[in-house]
Amino acid sequence: MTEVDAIILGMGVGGEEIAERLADAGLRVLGVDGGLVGGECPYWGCIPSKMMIRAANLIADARRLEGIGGFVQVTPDWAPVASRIRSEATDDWDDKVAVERFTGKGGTFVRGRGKLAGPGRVEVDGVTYTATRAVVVATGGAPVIPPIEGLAGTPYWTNREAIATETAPSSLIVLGGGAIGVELGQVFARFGTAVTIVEGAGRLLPAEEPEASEIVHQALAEDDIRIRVGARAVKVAHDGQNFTLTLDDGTTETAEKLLVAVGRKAQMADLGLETVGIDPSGHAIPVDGHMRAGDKLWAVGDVTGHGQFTHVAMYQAAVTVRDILGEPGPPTDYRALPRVTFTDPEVGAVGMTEQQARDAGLSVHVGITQIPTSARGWIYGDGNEGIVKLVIDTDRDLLVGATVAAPSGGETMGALAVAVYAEVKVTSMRNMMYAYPTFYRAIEDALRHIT
Ligand SMILES: Cc1cc2nc3c(=O)[nH]c(=O)nc-3n(C[C@H](O)[C@H](O)[C@H](O)COP(=O)(O)OP(=O)(O)OC[C@H]3O[C@@H](n4cnc5c(N)ncnc54)[C@H](O)[C@@H]3O)c2cc1C
Ligand SMILES: NC(=O)c1ccc[n+]([C@@H]2O[C@H](COP(=O)([O-])OP(=O)(O)OC[C@H]3O[C@@H](n4cnc5c(N)ncnc54)[C@H](O)[C@@H]3O)[C@@H](O)[C@H]2O)c1
Repeated sequence: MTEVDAIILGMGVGGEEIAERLADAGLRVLGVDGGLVGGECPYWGCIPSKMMIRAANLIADARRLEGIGGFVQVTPDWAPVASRIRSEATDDWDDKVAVERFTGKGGTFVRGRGKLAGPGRVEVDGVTYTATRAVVVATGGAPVIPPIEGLAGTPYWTNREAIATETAPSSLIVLGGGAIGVELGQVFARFGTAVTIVEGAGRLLPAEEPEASEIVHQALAEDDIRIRVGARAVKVAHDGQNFTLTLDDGTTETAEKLLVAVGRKAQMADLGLETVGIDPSGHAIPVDGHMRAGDKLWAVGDVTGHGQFTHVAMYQAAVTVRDILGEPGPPTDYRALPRVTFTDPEVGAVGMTEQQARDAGLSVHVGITQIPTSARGWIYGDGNEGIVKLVIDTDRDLLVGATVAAPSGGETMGALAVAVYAEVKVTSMRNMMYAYPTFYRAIEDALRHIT
């Protein structure tokens, strides 16, 4: 069948959701993927990395027992982590279940790399498929590999090799102190790997609040991670056993493995975008509030440049499905975009940072409280480092952003995401009750410290 109602190019997080929901609605749907149905998140991203983090955090918690409730001798072992990633998370990188779920709904699946071939048309391996109603581009992104002298051709890791490794290396340099760098750096350190993180910006997690960066920096240093911020690699060498990175100050770092984690970007050049009037030299596919990218054309997920997160792709998928089916619904709204970096402590954030709010010309006031001074933080003991930071637009009496760096910080942030999204007045937040002694009760204290 080369004519269908809808073609979904890229069956990752966003594409798979759209394909299944349109098939459920009775449309003839063709799904195309050159890799695994499900995409980066279940096979090399969110899910396996969070399994690694769960294991690493249990090791850290076991060590925290001393002085609180006993003593545990911990022997980290990577084998069960690697085994769980194979058996539970990825089915040994086999997408049979996902493909069958889609075809079981009546969808048609073609494995291959596709590209647009004009409005309503997608070409895969020389065959052109036509969609009468919709083409959706959901092709995600790929790791950025910086043009550092000597790097190309060395056996460096991206997230894929780091997730698939069957052993924790003896030593690891992580290039990039963003989400992947700090999460996986902490994991491997807790399994005994000597980790060095090299971050080009002046602090780890440079997109988040500086207070959060400092807490994560401190926590990683306590895990014995060497942290080089404001440092750029100018040369990479591999001697068959070890990598040596030369930094711009002339110093060197050496390790068995090198993980490149300096960001991901859409592969715009490979998608045939010029055939539908979209500039392939851009960073992302421009979309409107209903995810439309052109005539009968939609785009979702990482390829749209609205935040590289699974929940963004899923949210956009819901908007797209509604629009294709002609159902009413609000356009996309990114005011309350949440993100969580799953270090220990976690960094949960929503909406604007203080700097973003100031740059937007808002009348900004900020409230900060320290988690260790809260009742729950004090009870928690070792590992309780953290803050709640609130960014208020005083003209409107509204919370426009918040960060919770704390144990389970992502969960506590959830309450603040509701406040940002629903525009709960700060005065109302001050007057409500906060259960004692919870982590989220620290929000009340942060509200008291708004200056
Ligand atoms: C290590 C890591 C950890 C992460 N952790 C989290 C997390 O905890 N929380 C979170 O929210 N996000 C996390 N992310 C980000 C998340 O994985 C992505 O935002 C999400 O997968 C994006 O979904 P997508 O549908 O846009 O693209 P993808 O999931 O990347 O899927 C794109 C699909 O398109 C296919 N494709 C690409 N080009 C073509 C083509 N030309 N033809 C056919 N098929 C094609 C690919 O094979 C792939 O299956 C993490 C990412 C990484 C790398
Ligand atoms: N918990 C989560 O939600 C989660 C976890 C992992 C990844 N992700 C997603 O995956 C995407 C990719 O993750 P990532 O960590 O690769 O990207 P990132 O954008 O989060 O971080 C990249 C870091 O590398 C630094 N950098 C850039 N070029 C450099 C260079 N040449 N030398 C040294 N440092 C350099 C940047 O300053 C930045 O801090 C992210 O955008 C994120 O949204 C999300």
